[in-house]
Amino acid sequence: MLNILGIGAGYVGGPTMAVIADKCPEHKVTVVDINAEKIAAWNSDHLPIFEPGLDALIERVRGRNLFFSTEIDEEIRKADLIFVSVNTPTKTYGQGAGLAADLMYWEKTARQIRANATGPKIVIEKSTVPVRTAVAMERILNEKDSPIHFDVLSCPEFLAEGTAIRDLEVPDRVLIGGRHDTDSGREAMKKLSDIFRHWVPEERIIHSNIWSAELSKLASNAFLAQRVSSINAISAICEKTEADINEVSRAIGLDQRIGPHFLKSSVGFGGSCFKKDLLNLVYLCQFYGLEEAAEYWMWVVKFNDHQMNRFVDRILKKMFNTINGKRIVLFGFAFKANTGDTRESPAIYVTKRLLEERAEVVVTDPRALDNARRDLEGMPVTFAEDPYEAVRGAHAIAVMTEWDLYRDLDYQRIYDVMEKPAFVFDGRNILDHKGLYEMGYHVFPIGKKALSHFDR
Ligand SMILES: NC(=O)C1=CN([C@@H]2O[C@H](COP(=O)(O)OP(=O)(O)OC[C@H]3O[C@@H](n4cnc5c(N)ncnc54)[C@H](O)[C@@H]3O)[C@@H](O)[C@H]2O)C=CC1
Ligand SMILES: O=C(O)[C@H]1O[C@H](OP(=O)(O)OP(=O)(O)OC[C@H]2O[C@@H](n3ccc(=O)[nH]c3=O)[C@H](O)[C@@H]2O)[C@H](O)[C@@H](O)[C@@H]1O
Repeated sequence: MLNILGIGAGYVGGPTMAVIADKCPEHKVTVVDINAEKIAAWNSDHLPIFEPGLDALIERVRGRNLFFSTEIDEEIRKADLIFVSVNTPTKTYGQGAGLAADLMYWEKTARQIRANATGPKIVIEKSTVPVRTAVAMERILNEKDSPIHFDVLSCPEFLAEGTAIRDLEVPDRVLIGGRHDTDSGREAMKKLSDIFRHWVPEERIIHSNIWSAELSKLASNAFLAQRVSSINAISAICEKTEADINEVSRAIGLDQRIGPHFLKSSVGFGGSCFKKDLLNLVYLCQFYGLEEAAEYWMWVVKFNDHQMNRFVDRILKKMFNTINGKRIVLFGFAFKANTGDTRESPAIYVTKRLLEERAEVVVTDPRALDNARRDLEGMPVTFAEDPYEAVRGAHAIAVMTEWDLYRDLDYQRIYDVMEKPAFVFDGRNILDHKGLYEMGYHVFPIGKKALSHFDR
């Protein structure tokens, strides 16, 4: 039996360690966090995050071989392997502010591990970190007076929220970066691979040097975000030319070299990581004097900001250049469907801009209202659980999140209680635009021809 410890009980640490516990019943898995409230929630019936399949998984393994605790020092002493999934946000102060990753939590954890360890340990980077962070980890952990040896591995996490459990159970690949040039490095990589071998096919467990593993994670998110910005840049041309973004996505996605995924045009990408990791990559490029590479990746972020702005500009323009006092309902606040997470959600940005124009903003979302209330604290915004309540007297609906729920609403019933002319701005292209138009709505999708009765 191994004692496996997860430090950081967030969106990554919680689900990842739960799946390891589920698949490796002979090992004991403990998850610790400095946030006692979060740990209490993990030990209760109201888990701190929503993720499809997570409740059932926790029910199955909690108390069997998965435990949540705040006893960080004690659990470090007992652990053989330590997965570190603490947050690595964008730095807000000092050198690199607004770009670089803040490794404060990471370093604190490293020092805490060193202070409490009484025997050798394998420390695994799960958090997304700048390439070469492991050097700093190794230096802190193995400083020269320390009699204890630590092996540092990089095992970046590729799960996406909303599909986290499936992504963890059936991963495209598990990437393990380590030191092939030392016996203990090779042994550490084998130990970690043995854990994943419980359920991941051998050919999907791939090995690399530590730096490649660290950089692959940043590169992977940068490529994904770049695809969204690329398709959104094409959506802007579609709106000018009557080309249809869905038809274009389908046509280009059928090319096997391009592939069909991640080609959905939207109001913009959100989530805690894409922007943070892109900015981190930009900072690294600048650090190494690669100005053109830095600029290249910066444009992915800039275009995303532009896409969100384009969305609001269009609302303003189509609603006769004033939305002062007009009731605009946001359908969805989460950064994507099937999660309650609102970090960096385009809805936050859109809300702020609508408020600047003095619109009356109403927010509804099936899972993210608590987070939305926190994000918009102090702002004059109304929150509504029930979308039918939210739309009463509204001038416009703006679809921000692609929840299935919004596809299936009774739009005739909604039309009847809205102010006229009634506008729909579909930031996710999920609604039946033609059907809405026929009911009387003026419909403005992304990257498609507008369906407005004024144009007849
Ligand atoms: N959210 C996601 O979908 C993904 C996130 N990542 C990366 O994983 C890392 C964690 O992300 P999330 O889980 O989303 O963050 P999170 O903010 O949900 O969770 C991080 C947790 O670490 C805890 N923590 C911070 N310092 C600590 C310390 N010294 N000791 C114990 N606990 C400590 C915090 O209290 C928090 O609960 C980040 O580097 C992120 O870039 C990677 C893949 C997916
Ligand atoms: O490092 C991370 O945090 C994770 O970031 C993303 O996962 P996540 O942010 O949870 O969600 P995605 O499905 O990637 O969506 C990100 C954003 O892009 C948007 N998006 C995605 C796909 C698409 O075609 N169009 C589009 O606008 C989504 O709506 C969302 O706002 C990556 O997909 C994960 O592999 C990675 O582990």
